[in-house]
Amino acid sequence: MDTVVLFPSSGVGHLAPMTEFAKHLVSHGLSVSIVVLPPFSPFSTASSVNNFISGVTSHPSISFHHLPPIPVSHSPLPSPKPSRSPLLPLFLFLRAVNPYLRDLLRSISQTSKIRALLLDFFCTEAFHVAAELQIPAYIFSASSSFIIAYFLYLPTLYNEITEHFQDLGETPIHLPGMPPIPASHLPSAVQMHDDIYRTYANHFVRLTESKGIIINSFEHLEARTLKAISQGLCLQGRVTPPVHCVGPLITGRVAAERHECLAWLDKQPKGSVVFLCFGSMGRFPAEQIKEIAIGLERSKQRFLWVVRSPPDTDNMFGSAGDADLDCLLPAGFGDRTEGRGMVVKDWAPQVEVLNHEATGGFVTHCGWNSVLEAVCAGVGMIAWPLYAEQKMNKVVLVEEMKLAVEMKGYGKGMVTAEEVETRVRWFMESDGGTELRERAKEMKDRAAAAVSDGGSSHATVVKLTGEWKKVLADDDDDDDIVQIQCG
Ligand SMILES: O=c1ccn([C@@H]2O[C@H](COP(=O)(O)OP(=O)(O)O[C@H]3O[C@H](CO)[C@@H](O)[C@H](O)[C@H]3O)[C@@H](O)[C@H]2O)c(=O)[nH]1
Repeated sequence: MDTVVLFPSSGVGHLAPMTEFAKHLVSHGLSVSIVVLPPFSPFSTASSVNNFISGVTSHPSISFHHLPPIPVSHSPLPSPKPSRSPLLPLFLFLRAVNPYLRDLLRSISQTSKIRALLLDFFCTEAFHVAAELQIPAYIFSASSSFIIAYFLYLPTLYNEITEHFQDLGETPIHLPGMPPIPASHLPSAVQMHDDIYRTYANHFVRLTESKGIIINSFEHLEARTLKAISQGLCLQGRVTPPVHCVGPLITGRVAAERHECLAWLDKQPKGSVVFLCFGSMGRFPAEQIKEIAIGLERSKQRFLWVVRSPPDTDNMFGSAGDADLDCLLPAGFGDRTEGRGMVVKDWAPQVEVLNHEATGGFVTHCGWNSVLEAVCAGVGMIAWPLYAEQKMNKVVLVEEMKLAVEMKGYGKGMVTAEEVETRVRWFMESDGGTELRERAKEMKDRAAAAVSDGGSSHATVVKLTGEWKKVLADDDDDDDIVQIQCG
């Protein structure tokens, strides 16, 4: 048996596209082992991961391998004080996981040959393990090409800009192959020109240690950025690994029962409903939930809105508070919007909703999976980024791809009801909104072409899997090329 091992980092947003890629590898004759991080990893809950895995249709050639819980004595978590950077605890956690990953890879190698190890871009600590066991290691980006360009450019940026980023406000930062990004829109992790920044730059420059960077995107969507990466404009003095776009990888989940919101959508006119959903972790404070409700009500548009309880602390990654959602919405909101709006608590089947013909627009936090799902469904977006790289995603969506309009005010702490009303109306009623929705439909066709036979992403998957299977064929001559050295 021969296998490719996939190592996603925390959260369903990273696990889902890798799992989808696994299905492609299997359809090209490879088997796949997917590593699942131990419970209590940062940015993730065991229940959301387990729910996701239980919803994946079982396949004899795809297996999930759960790493054991890290003993408290070895665990870098929980941190006694909040970190200035949310990613540092994740990096420490992933380093602590290395011995268990090594054991797992050795165990898999007892029965299979490991042809390649695909590491999420947060998992660069695992390069040590791959080198030790002589397994070819690749990077897999669950996000865009431009985040890869940005990661590769971080050391240059560090030398070019000596001010603290947080003092630069809206100053445009020029990154290769991208529209100018306001300094305030760079991920919060690099808002300080200090040791944390250096840690990040050192982490991401290790992407160059990979044999290739596999990206959940497609060439037409990010042509300019991909060209900049492959021309070596992001790296100074280092060779850029080959970049392979294999997307869009969209996870179709089959629910046991059809969600009630789909039955509600069945009753709405074609293209009439604005869908609001903020990823697997997005939560708003109570006041913001009220503003959204008032804005939606005043917009007079149809809506389907996924709402979560506000976090129990100031930290939006905190666990859910126990507030009753009905108490958070304005009095009488349900009655006044009955028939025209639906509020869903916690989770809706987003892919099915976006592909429902009643859905006409999508208010999104700009997580990359959500972006690709909207692109594949041909649905235009209203961009309301929250955290991570989402503000950068917003800039590219609005300025470069022109598939979204910006919801204003999120940077100032609150999006007002007036802004929600104005933006939703503009999107659904104005000529500009109609043009945006038409562009989204055109991009849907481009996305479908990329993954169909002969399309750019399809050809890339054929080439990659061919290379991995070529190793197989060569092994007939030299049986130990990438066999793990145990002990
Ligand atoms: O009610 C919901 C909410 C979410 N989803 C699904 O959950 C996934 C969410 O993924 P994504 O849109 O990428 O958001 P996050 O979960 O926030 O993803 C993390 O990972 C992404 C990929 O690296 C980054 O782009 C984001 O910034 C980061 O927050 C998507 O497949 C959605 O369809 C649902 O099906 N229903």
